[in-house]
Amino acid sequence: MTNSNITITGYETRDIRFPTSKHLDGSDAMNKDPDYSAAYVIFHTNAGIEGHGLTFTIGRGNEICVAAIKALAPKFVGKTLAELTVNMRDTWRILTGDSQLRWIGPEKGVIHLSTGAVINAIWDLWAKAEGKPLWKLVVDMSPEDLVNSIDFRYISDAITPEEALAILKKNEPTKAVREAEMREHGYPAYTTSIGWLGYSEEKVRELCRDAIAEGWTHFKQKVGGNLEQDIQRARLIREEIGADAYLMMDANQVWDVQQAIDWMQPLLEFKPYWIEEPTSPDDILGHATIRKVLSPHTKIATGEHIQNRVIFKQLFQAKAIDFCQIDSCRVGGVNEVLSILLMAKKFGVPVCPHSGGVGLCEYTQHLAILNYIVISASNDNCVLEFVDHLHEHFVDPVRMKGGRYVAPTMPGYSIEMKKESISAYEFPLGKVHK
Ligand SMILES: C[C@H](O)[C@@H](O)[C@@H](O)[C@H](O)C(=O)O
Ligand SMILES: [Mg+2]
Repeated sequence: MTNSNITITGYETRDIRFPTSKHLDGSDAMNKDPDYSAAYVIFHTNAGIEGHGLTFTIGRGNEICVAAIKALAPKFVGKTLAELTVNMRDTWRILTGDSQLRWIGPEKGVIHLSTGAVINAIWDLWAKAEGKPLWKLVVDMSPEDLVNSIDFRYISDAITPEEALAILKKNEPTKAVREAEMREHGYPAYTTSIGWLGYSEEKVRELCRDAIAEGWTHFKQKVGGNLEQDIQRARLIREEIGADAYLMMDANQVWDVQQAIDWMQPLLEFKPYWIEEPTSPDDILGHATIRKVLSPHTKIATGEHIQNRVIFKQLFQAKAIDFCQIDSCRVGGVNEVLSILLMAKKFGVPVCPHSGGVGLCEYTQHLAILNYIVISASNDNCVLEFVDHLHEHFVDPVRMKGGRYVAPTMPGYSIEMKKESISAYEFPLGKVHK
């Protein structure tokens, strides 16, 4: 069947919640009891294939994202896949350009998280129809088509379509080498699973030992709850992982600007590779100040709560961050991610996507791999986050080998959940919630 014969006949949404707060999995100084959740959408077609997408939340409020998906998804019903993919920027704008819905953003918050779910479901459908994993679909796009999937409004002062095209064209001749490398060796990763704030010291120690045995070399610790505890944890983790392994720290936005600078002083002894989300994600100049003071002792990373390409643009322009942590759902899906990857390339900022949650690893493995093959063309200092939760609920879960992601091969965006998992964890009536 050709894409012009594949028509979207309808959609359904699901509110899926996992009770991860029970064991404080995913806990940090700001988010003390997350229940990893997915506002989920499925597009049905006349061709038997489905497009799946989700946006990640941490529990309460997931129903608000589902409501926003219901406001957006009907816009694609009745359209053919060919119509939707001939120009992905126009398709993206069908969602972000609805003037009434735009008012409750624009391009931020719930409506934008939900835009991510809906547009990602179309990318999933497209990749399935082409019989390719999403990363390969993008890798095989012509530079022109890739640029045509991006909305340059608000960022053309930082990168023009012509500059984006030049980046892609320059990388074209060497693409195949990097693709072969990804297929053979996979993408390097770091683990956050050892360091959730709510875990006991014994548990952290045990998890570090397991991770070392599995071949991990990069570890992330949560900080920002209690300074004494942070110091003790850092000492413990360093004892286990040694002086040469990488240790990242993540404060999840709990500090004011000066407080971030002060709090980090005694932690610098433990050689944190980066401090993540030291303050409000909206505070571009605050990040720049923190970076100025803490450099070169540690680096600044942020992105999981950066709401769109405009804020990323300003973080780059203000030299406020050393690592760009794009999130696959927070910004408006693959299209907007591509624009941020291109800006990061232009500004020379390495991209280490935010991952974990539920489904984020499944999504971001594609983004990290395609970034390396077609955009960054360099893996200097880039590691993709890994969190070892909930992968068993996916039809095509991530596969890890020696601290690296194995490149996915199944067609689609790897985000389709098993039907049994959807019904068991659906809120509030799934059997897990009874
Ligand atoms: C509530 C979540 O688990 C966060 O702690 C998580 O996204 C974290 O910031 C991360 O970097 O993985
Ligand atoms: Mg984080």
